[in-house]
Amino acid sequence: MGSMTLLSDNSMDRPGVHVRINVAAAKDAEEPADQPVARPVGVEHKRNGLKITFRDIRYQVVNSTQKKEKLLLLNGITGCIAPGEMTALMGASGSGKTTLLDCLAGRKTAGQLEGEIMFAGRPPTQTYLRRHTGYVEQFDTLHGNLTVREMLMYTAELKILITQPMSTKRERVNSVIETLALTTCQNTKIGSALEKGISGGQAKRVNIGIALVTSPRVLFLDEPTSGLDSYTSNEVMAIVQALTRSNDSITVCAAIHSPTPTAFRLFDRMIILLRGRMVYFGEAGMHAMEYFALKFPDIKPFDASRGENEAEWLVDTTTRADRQGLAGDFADVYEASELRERNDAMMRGATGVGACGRGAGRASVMTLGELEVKQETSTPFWHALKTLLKYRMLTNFKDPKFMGPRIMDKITVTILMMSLYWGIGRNLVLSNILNIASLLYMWAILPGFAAMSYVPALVLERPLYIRERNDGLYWVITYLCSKMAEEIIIAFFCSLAFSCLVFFPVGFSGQWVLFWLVYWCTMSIGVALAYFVAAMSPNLDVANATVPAYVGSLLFFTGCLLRFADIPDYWTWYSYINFLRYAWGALMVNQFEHSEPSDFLGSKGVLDYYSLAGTSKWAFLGYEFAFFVSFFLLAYLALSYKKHGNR
Ligand SMILES: Nc1ncnc2c1ncn2[C@@H]1O[C@H](COP(=O)(O)OP(=O)(O)OP(=O)(O)O)[C@@H](O)[C@H]1O
Repeated sequence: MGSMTLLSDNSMDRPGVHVRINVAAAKDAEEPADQPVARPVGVEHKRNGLKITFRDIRYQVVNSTQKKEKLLLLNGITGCIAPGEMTALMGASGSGKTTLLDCLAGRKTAGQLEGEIMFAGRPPTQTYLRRHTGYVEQFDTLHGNLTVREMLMYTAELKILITQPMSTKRERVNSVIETLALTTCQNTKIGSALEKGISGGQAKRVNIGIALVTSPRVLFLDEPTSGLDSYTSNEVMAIVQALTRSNDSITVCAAIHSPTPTAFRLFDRMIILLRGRMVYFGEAGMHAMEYFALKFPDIKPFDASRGENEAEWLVDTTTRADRQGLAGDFADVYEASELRERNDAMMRGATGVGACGRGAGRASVMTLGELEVKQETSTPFWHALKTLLKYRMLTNFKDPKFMGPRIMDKITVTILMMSLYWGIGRNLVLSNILNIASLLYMWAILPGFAAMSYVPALVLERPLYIRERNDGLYWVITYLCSKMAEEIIIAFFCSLAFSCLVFFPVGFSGQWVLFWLVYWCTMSIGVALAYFVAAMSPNLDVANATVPAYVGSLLFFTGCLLRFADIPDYWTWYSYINFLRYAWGALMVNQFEHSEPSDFLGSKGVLDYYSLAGTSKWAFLGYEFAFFVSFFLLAYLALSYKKHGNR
């Protein structure tokens, strides 16, 4: 047992790329059988990489442009990925690399997948994949407002078992920061496309760090070097390679389009795809070039003396073959090759922890405890909610760009109402009663209208939400509660302050507490409504158009613009399911129940004129609350079942 520093094999030719890995000997590193091992659930063990074997993978989807047609994106893919090795998925653009990676990682949400995929000889459950593998997406999905350290701690607190003490989580994050050379930027804000934070290379390493925080047995990476300069690409890949070489021997599989020559040499094994079929599976580097030179003598051979780059040569050669319509021939030649026979022989012994790859890694097995875990998240609801609020809500509350838009509109409206309507609440002459009713109408509808401002918060962070759900960080209900809490807490304080600043200066009658609660409740309905629409809508444009269209339609049915008695019979139902009607009705009853003139425009009073006589303001507030609960449930169902970004 101990700790040492490994220097990546290839780091010597690139000054500055030093990869530090903490190596601790694994207790169960070389378990011989592929049978699950009985260990108690919930106890963390030192774990090694798992061997992945896949046989005859076929994956087809409905063609997105021609719905009646099915497309076979992967056909007859057979191979294995060994622990302690880096396996590259290569091939021309559109050849199916990401598709295969997603199939292996259990991240496909659409289409039909056939064939056999085994992790250490056993079919993995979705829950197992969420909890024990890491997936680094091609595009960064990070919280721009958090620092690098906070982002990693946030993930650690959500993914590492709650039974582990905080000190263990901190140590794990420290180790990841050190391993990924993130020490210098650990306290820098991540930033976003519009607000500069850490660099692209650092962001990529943070993404890898997120996957590593829980010591996954398998790490999948989709285009880990895209958008990075060659030095940073090499650095990132050297770090990943060092993870496979450590005693953890994790299994690494990366879809990579055009690696730098240095990054290319870090791979041990390579799968090359063309039009969804395998055209090469074997050792990486010169072995692949030799294979193609032998099988296709007409191809211009690779010539290092001309300064050719191996990765580029392979991609160019296979892409040219694809363009010339030879993809099928390349795949057929591989099918009939002795390389394929050798691979098949290797595969026959590779289902368990037997030979696969060069056998450098120490294969481990799944434990019964790991397989028995049914819960997709590692931490309970209350802990995840607390963590989301601690990292996301508190950071947002300190951000003027988040708080400003949520407060400024209410300050503006409050100033307008105070200055325009000062003292009018006590004057009950006919013309003034109409002014009071209009002011209460505005007080009721404005928070409903403000609902559209909550839409972007959910739609824009959808990729982040999808990634975090795929990583098993929290339940849907946890996410929804944290987002609602964030807005409802702000709404609570805003409504409290602004209702005082309007109610007393204007001189309204009735109970201030109802005046305040109606405002707060309508704001909360607006949040839940916005989240429901945002969760249902395919993009921001649709959501932004839907909310005002819906709320706008409600304005006609509150009973103020058109009296309830004057609404045509065939439309009255819409008035009953209009939360703004109950908001305005409650405010009117509160204002006039004890101080209305006995005669008003030919009716027995103001409330009679507006068909509100005999109604209860508290019952109306209760109906409002029921609308809040309904929209909350609809938002929950939409977030749970409406799938966006099918892959
Ligand atoms: N639903 C679909 N309808 C039509 N074509 C689809 C569908 N889903 C995927 N494809 C196609 O499948 C092919 C494989 O996509 P995939 O993302 O796996 O390719 P890739 O090798 O990773 O490409 P790149 O290197 O450009 O990222 C692409 O040509 C893509 O356009």
